[in-house]
Amino acid sequence: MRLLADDLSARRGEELIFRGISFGLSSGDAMVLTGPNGSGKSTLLRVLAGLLRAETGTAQVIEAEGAEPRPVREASHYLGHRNAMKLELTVTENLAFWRDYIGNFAGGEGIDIEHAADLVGLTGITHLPYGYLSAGQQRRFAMAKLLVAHRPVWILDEPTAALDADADAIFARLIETHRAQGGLVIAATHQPLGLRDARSLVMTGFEYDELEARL
Ligand SMILES: Nc1ncnc2c1ncn2[C@@H]1O[C@H](COP(=O)(O)OP(=O)(O)OP(=O)(O)O)[C@@H](O)[C@H]1O
Repeated sequence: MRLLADDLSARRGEELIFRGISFGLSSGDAMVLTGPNGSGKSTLLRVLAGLLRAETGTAQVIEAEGAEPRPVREASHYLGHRNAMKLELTVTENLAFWRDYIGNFAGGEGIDIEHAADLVGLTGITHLPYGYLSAGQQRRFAMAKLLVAHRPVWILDEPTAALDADADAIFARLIETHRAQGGLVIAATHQPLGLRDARSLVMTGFEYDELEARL
């Protein structure tokens, strides 16, 4: 699989946040977005995931040589700052909702909810309401969402916020397994994620720089 981003720019309100972003990734690749607060990392991830409209440009995946390009959003999981789980539903109910709502992309299947819970180190508590869990446990189950439906592209915004060292290591392992199975990962982070051979995209927040220069 190839992922091609071509000449992306995006606006938030009146402000153009970035422009001219192009890159290509292949199966197994990881790319880490870094840059100061407000430089547009979350905005770019949301554009890739189809949650915000790009001002210009396209972001597409091509499954195999000669295949029709498809929007990245159809092939991706998005894990944002927030966990997007209902506090009053149980863990199982939340994960079942996301599994059914997101669905599998061609070429793979998600794993069983209990198995996903094991892999994030939280066996035996999926019957509890999500709201009963600690912040770290909630984040771990948000990671499990990536496993219950098969999507080859993982788009991750500050994925390890609220995680302890153990969970950091689990998450790094899940990402490496996903890559080894041909998946792609694009992550914004302020902390090292411990990813092997990750590419780097440094967001500069050019509008901000230009404004500063005029002051
Ligand atoms: N909903 C919104 N409406 C208008 N402007 C927004 C909105 N969300 C973000 N912005 C602006 O877009 C710019 C980029 O924000 P973004 O969240 O993409 O940055 P970031 O690099 O992810 O920052 P951080 O490191 O703090 O998470 C900022 O100037 C921010 O004020």
